[in-house]
Amino acid sequence: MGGTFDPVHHGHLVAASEVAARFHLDEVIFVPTGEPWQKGDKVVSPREDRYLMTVIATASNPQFSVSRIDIDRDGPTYTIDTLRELHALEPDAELFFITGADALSQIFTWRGAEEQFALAHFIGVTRPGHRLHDPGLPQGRVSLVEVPALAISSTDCRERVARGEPVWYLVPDGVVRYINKRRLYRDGD
Ligand SMILES: Nc1ncnc2c1ncn2[C@@H]1O[C@H](COP(=O)(O)OP(=O)(O)OP(=O)(O)O)[C@@H](O)[C@H]1O
Ligand SMILES: O=C(O)c1ccc[n+]([C@@H]2O[C@H](COP(=O)([O-])O)[C@@H](O)[C@H]2O)c1
Repeated sequence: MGGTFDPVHHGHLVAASEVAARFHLDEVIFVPTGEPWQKGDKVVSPREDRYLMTVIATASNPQFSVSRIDIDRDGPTYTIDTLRELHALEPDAELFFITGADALSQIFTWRGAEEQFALAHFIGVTRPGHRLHDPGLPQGRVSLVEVPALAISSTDCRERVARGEPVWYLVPDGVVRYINKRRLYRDGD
């Protein structure tokens, strides 16, 4: 599951857990982006902070792990590179890429869109406020899955912290403590 994870929240975690159970996945690898080029001019927190928050959030689940492959690659983050690297690391593994409904609907704007469908099966999950649909992936390369609806976004979490409002229970406790310790999001976006 790729994401900017700025910060990682319970919407991400519930979606990953639900997909893992439904598809009998051996492992869910969270892959924080290095340079999320489609976030445009938005200021994104340092990659090490996003990586560490993702580690904290997933540490208690033996099925979850976090990969540095995207944060350790220079330049804009393209999923085609992520999938190529994961495939090279585990050539026999069957790869699935989990995305929310919003991300899936944009997939044809990603670099090398067609080629990535050969490397992974895409799983689109429901997300409140977004319509989940197959934007036209090749036959058999996408599944649409309903997951418990959590109307949480990283943008909202950042804005709440900037306004001095709580993010307890929107993100894991350890992530709240990390945000406070590092004073992330205090100046807004
Ligand atoms: N509440 C949610 N329910 C289901 N999927 C989600 C949810 N939030 C994010 N996702 C999906 O998780 C992936 C990573 O999302 P990302 O890290 O960009 O979080 P975000 O909340 O969308 O962030 P931002 O508000 O900064 O755009 C994307 O595929 C996104 O669609
Ligand atoms: O490959 C691309 O061009 C591309 C463009 C936009 C997003 N993605 C990936 O989609 C995932 C979710 O992205 P985001 O921006 O919603 O956090 C993350 O793994 C990104 O690297 C990938």
